[in-house]
Amino acid sequence: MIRFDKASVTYKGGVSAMKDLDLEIGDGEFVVIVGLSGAGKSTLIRAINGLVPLTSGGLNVNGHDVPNLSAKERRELRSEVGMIFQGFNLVDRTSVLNNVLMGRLHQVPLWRTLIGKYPEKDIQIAAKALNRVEILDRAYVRATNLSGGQRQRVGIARALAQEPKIVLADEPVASLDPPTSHVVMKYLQQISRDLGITTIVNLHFLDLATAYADRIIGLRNGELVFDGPGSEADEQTFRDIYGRSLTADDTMAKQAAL
Ligand SMILES: Nc1ncnc2c1ncn2[C@@H]1O[C@H](COP(=O)(O)OP(=O)(O)OP(=O)(O)O)[C@@H](O)[C@H]1O
Repeated sequence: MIRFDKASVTYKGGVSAMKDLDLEIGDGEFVVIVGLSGAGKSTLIRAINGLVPLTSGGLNVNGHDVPNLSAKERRELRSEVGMIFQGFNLVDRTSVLNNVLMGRLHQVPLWRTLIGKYPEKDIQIAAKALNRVEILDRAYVRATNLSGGQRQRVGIARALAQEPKIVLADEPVASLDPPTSHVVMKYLQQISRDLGITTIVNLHFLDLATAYADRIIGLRNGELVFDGPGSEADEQTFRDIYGRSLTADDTMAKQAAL
């Protein structure tokens, strides 16, 4: 379903953020990507929905030949890929429900969205998504009045309302405290399992990665240096990925104890 074939990304200025990547991710997998800051995690995620163009090589996502998309295919691809962001990217001054309905924008005629008249079917899809992350009771609250963890649950609901085949989450818990981070990771894992949505998450904390990932991909300087089950990744694995010994900052539990 997602296949990188000798894929490379070199940014203007010469930074090589992806080097000859060969990688296949199957339908419904829950994959966590780890690596030091600058290893190329965001580049990999953003390449999947065509936000970062490859410099060379191939990338196929859900049958879309990503380097050669027409404008129509690009819209199709984007509608199949839900994004979850570190900073949530909610519109604060509007309701939770309206934020989630934004996940339906690619399915609803523009005039309806402009006058706020979403079809009943779309409202039901949004409500179901909010229910799945157990925050339906806040549907009419302004997004600004939610806690960080609740905001990220709304971010997940918005991605779900898109009825995506793939969810990409770039450091989704970086702004959250440890208990809330676990809650958010559990929802992501549960949604992937229940709905068979392929989910790819960039994570900084290694203990979170091993706790939730079915598969861990380790990147170092734009290269794939580890690919294996979460259960097989131990401290030595992470030392190899990072190219240095681990510190308290690399583990959520240890950092929280400081
Ligand atoms: N738009 C850009 N233009 C130039 N260089 C970039 C751009 N985006 C990323 N880079 C560089 O590419 C490399 C990989 O960046 P990327 O953001 O993919 O890494 P990352 O592993 O996600 O890091 P972080 O955890 O800090 O976000 C870095 O050296 C970064 O400085």
